[in-house]
Amino acid sequence: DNVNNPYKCTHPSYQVHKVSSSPLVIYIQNFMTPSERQHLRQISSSTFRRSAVAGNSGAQRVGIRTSQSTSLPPSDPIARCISERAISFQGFDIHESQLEPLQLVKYAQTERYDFHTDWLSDPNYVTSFNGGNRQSSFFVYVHVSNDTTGGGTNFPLLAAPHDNKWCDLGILECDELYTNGVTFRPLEGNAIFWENLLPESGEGDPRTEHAGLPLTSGDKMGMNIWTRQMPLSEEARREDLPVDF
Ligand SMILES: O=C(O)CCC(=O)C(=O)O
Ligand SMILES: [Fe+2]
Repeated sequence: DNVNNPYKCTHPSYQVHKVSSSPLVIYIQNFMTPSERQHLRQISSSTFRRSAVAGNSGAQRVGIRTSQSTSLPPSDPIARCISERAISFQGFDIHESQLEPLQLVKYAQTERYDFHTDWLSDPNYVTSFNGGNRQSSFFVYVHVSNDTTGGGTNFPLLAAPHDNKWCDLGILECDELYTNGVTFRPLEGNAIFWENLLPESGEGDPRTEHAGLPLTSGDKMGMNIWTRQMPLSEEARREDLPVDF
């Protein structure tokens, strides 16, 4: 960014396709532009560390995630622009303060994130300090190398949509003969959005279980955009919390 070419937040005309009504899952093509993705890779190149996992028994669960994570400074203009997009997508009713700092996660060959939910089951983490639970998730594919194989995002409990278009567009993994829920292939710039909590009770929806499948070759970077039920306290947004917290 310089004086002659100041950055201005504009939004790409993304395309949306409903995957499931219950739980609500929406696939979004072109959610993030190539220049945004490049910027995110640049500013994060030296800040990654081994991903943490929030859970009842941290030590036991930490092995299920072998990726590296970093959160973005909320003041970054591109992070702000993407946050604005995520709010507008959800119908504007969400306040900025309900978003966790945007999180990048990257995987090298063999790395993965085993089955989990993004909503937190441990009441110790579901506090008003932290804005309650995670109401919704976006997972955006920020970078996928040309030689990437594997590394899809699998939702074992979702019913796959039937139309061949999902396969023809390369969005879904359609090679597997057995039913294995839905596996999204990592496609740069595209995103999956879903709601984590049951509408009536606000309890975590077990059907949103998912995994980042192991990369068999190449590398992959994604972004998590998590919206909490309530505003996170200023401290919680400022604090250098464990990245998956
Ligand atoms: O890597 C993926 O495809 C999914 C990652 C994920 O579920 C997470 O970071 O919570
Ligand atoms: Fe997840």
